[in-house]
Amino acid sequence: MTENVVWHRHSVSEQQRRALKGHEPSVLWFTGLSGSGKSTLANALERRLAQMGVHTYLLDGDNVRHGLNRDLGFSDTDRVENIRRIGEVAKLFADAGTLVLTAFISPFRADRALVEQLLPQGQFLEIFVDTPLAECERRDPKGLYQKARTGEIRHFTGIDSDYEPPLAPALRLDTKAQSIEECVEAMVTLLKQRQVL
Ligand SMILES: Nc1ncnc2c1ncn2[C@@H]1O[C@H](COP(=O)(O)OS(=O)(=O)O)[C@@H](OP(=O)(O)O)[C@H]1O
Ligand SMILES: Nc1ncnc2c1ncn2[C@@H]1O[C@H](COP(=O)(O)OP(=O)(O)O)[C@@H](O)[C@H]1O
Repeated sequence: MTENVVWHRHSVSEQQRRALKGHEPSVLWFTGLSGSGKSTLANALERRLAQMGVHTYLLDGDNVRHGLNRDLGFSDTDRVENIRRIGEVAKLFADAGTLVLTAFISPFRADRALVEQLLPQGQFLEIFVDTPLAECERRDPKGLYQKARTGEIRHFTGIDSDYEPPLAPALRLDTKAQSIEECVEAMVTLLKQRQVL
């Protein structure tokens, strides 16, 4: 389908955009169960980075599943396509020089690996929000686990749809043991270690 689509050389290079920003582009890929804390932590980190003058953009269900991916549901096939498109969008934002944060369950290892391969080496930082199912269900911030248990929602991650935890994330956060502030500190430290900041 793309054989007659020719790449156009851009007049401003990726390096020039990067220099204007004053920090490295990167994709912080949050993954974890519903209610694990992905949105809370991505938002808290984005607030901190804004104070530091870092150019960020947060991709989450609100701006993606209501827009670009409004045609997709929660079958395995739709989740694969959801993550593929988000990976492509994250790549464009990173190419623009932005530090991208993504907050999606992204339940399948293979899909997360595909996003990593899409990006330049070292730009993909997988953040595993490792909150046990029982704790997510106790929090149940949107009442969805209750609906999943009664069968009102089907194919719910952790109940009747799989979640494959990362094997070697850049960072693992234990939200039962670490406060939101401690998690933010750990992420800022990671970004400094990886020379993103
Ligand atoms: N069946 C089912 N399974 C899981 N989640 C469901 C489902 N139906 C609706 N929701 C709500 O949609 C949010 C998950 O969307 P994602 O795009 O992150 O999912 S995925 O990455 O494609 O698996 C998820 O948001 P978070 O709770 O913020 O994770 C839910 O609020
Ligand atoms: N250390 C923590 N980190 C993140 N969230 C926490 C933490 N402790 C408690 N929570 C609570 O857990 C819930 C996580 O919900 P949310 O961020 O929407 O998760 P997700 O985006 O993964 O579905 C919020 O109500 C948040 O206040």
